[in-house]
Amino acid sequence: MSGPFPLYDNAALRQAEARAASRLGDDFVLMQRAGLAAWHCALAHWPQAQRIAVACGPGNNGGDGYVLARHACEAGRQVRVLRLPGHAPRGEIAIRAERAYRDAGGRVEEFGGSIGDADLVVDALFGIGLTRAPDAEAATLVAAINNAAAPVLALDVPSGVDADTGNAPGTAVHATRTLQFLGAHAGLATGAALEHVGARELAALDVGDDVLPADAAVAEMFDARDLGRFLQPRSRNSHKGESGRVLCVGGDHGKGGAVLLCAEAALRSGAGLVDVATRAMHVAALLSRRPEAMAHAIDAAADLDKLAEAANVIAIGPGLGQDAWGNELFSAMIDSGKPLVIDADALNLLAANPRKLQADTVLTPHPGEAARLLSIATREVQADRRAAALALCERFGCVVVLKGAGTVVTAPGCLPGIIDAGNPGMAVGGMGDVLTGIIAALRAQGLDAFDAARCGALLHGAAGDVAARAGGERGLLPSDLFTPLQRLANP
Ligand SMILES: NC(=O)C1=CN([C@@H]2O[C@H](COP(=O)(O)OP(=O)(O)OC[C@H]3O[C@@H](n4cnc5c(N)ncnc54)[C@H](O)[C@@H]3O)[C@@H](O)[C@H]2O)[C@H](O)CC1
Ligand SMILES: [K+]
Repeated sequence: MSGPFPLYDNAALRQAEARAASRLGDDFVLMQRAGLAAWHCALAHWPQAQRIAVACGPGNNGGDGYVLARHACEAGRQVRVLRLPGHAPRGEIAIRAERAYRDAGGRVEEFGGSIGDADLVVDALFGIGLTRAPDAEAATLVAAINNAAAPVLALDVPSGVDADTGNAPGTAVHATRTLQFLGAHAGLATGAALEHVGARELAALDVGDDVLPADAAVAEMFDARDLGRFLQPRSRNSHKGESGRVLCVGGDHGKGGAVLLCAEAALRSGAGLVDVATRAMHVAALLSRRPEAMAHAIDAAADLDKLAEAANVIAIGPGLGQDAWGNELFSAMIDSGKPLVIDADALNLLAANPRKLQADTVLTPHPGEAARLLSIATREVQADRRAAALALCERFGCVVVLKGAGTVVTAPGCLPGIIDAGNPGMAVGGMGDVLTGIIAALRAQGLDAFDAARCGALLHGAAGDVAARAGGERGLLPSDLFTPLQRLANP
């Protein structure tokens, strides 16, 4: 998939399905195309699979499964369709699909507790019709699919995952690969779904681009190949004044590491000059030998005035703490009129005194900070990350980067961006400080707040992926991102 890739919700896909079916004159044709595309996908990735088990649900997702099973039968594979009692096809076209499978000599077995021997398992239990956590019986079939020794091809959605939100309210299939139909699901790009979806693929079903218009998208997904959309090569006669000046405010006593990471990341992302306002004294010693970055001992907000005036962008929060010192600096900076990137402790201070912010402010909460900013539980944020990011954008009137698996970036009146980069190795302290520095540096170089946030999150995730490929996810350190970051920031 080359991005930015449009992502859709169930409502848009249902409408597209109806348009396609009326254009084709028969909605069975659409199911046949889906099932055939699924069979071609199985052949492409598992050509040697002889024993194929297809778990079929009662709806049209199951119908897709019967179509695949028929093609597999006709291709001479040993096919078994497994289904739960009471899960005989309910809709007219799924019934036709089952009949065609049986007419081709296919067998349907009632699920007896295990998948049995299979070289490939096809998950055709639930698609976008899932309305709740799979009930007890369905959960046993999902568990059996997950315990099977064979790879799993999920049709449209890994069963048990909500395709709109990415939430897995109960047990859900862990797919090796998921073949989506018509349009890519917004819910499969973020949150818990990333544990279940495996490799994502899309079968467009040849119904014409107008069936699913771009403006029906609810989000768009970016990956590392999209960096060039945001980053232009540096002009030959540029000088440090044009590369922007970033002020990093943070580093209370003993918390200098966070603001140092933020400053280094800003430099590696192209900022021309970085000032660090801190009272962690070792920071001054560390920066004293670097003309491109200067440390300033700050006791009170008044000490910041000149630095804030000289800065193009202010990043505030890394190691700031929530004591009187941090509070005083935060209150001063939030009314500075300068473009702000607000992270970490500064987000917690904001949560204590919520207010609308300048539209070009960028907030960079992780799910826990987002929960505090919305006064909800973290699990509610994670249950629908796109909705949470939109709610934060609405509440604070500015750009929001909701970090986590499948970072979501929202801006007032804009289509949310979802970042297809990053890895679990980045869930360590300090990674957020690096992201803050990257976004601040991109703002300082002239990107607008939304572009700086999307490009910054993309650079951050992509640098983390390069570092993880080199040294592994476990043990990944924020400083490991700096070299790949510099390379990726120069497309
Ligand atoms: N989008 C397209 O172009 C195409 C979509 N197709 C496939 O159709 C499914 C959606 O089918 P639908 O019949 O609406 O629902 P499902 O098959 O996903 O769900 C089946 C059925 O299951 C029941 N159910 C829901 N939740 C639960 C639960 N937790 N436990 C038990 N039972 C549950 C409910 O009655 C549902 O109706 C889409 O994903 C595609 O795979 C077309 O076939 C091809 C083109
Ligand atoms: K499925």
